[in-house]
Amino acid sequence: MSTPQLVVHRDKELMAQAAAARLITKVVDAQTSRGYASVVLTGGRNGNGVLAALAAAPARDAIDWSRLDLWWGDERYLPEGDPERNVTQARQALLDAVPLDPRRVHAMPASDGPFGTDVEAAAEMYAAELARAAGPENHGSVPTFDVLMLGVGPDTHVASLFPELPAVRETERTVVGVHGAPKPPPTRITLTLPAIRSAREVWLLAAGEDKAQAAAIALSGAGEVQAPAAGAYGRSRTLWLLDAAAASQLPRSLYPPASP
Ligand SMILES: O=C(O)[C@H](O)[C@@H](O)[C@H](O)[C@H](O)COP(=O)(O)O
Repeated sequence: MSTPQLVVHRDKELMAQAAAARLITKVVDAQTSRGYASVVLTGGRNGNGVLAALAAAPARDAIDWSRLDLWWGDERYLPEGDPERNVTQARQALLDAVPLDPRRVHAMPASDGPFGTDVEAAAEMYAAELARAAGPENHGSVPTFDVLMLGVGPDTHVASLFPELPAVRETERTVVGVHGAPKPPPTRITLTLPAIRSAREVWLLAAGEDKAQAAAIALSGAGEVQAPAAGAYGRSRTLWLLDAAAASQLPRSLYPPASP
């Protein structure tokens, strides 16, 4: 378990730009040392803000897009192409603008696909896809993601792991279906905490006043069932990327501001 590191930027725009720059460097380093990189995307405004900043970044194409594996931390269980799907929003923000290898873009199943309303079967398919991509070092469950990004909800949820719901309590499976999510739509697919924790680095994105209480709760030693963001950590690094508004309820001793 890696102790959370915090970086606080002046505002959400700068946080997104700085996170995008950080992601470029991380991906280029992984591709240089291992030949490819593996990144897990998140939905939400902060997550899509990072993707949009990456699309606009001058150094964007230092990344070899053909050797980048993209996965999702969660997905809203809606029909293919629905504007509310995380993959739809990621395509609009970045993916349609860069030459990815479509075989390496691993979107989660849609509700009008082969599984229909059986979101558990859809989740099992994604778990099997992850297992096929896993290396021996992962005990055959999920690949070693270089970076797994997570937006943080005002209730401290990450991915579609909501406080007190069954999915956050899952300790064996890597992907599960979610019913009755408090953030619409109610039916979702999500990685579980064991899957999230297999990542080398977990980056939690929290910008905006509405995230200040969630950041303070998650970073104050709260339990992962009550505050799922508190259970999201990487094997070698856990990084909270905040703006000043989201950090406003944190003790200043927790972080030196990165941006004046
Ligand atoms: O499917 C989703 O909605 C996201 O994966 C979710 O986990 C999101 O990241 C948080 O709710 C934060 O969303 P905002 O950045 O929009 O506040």
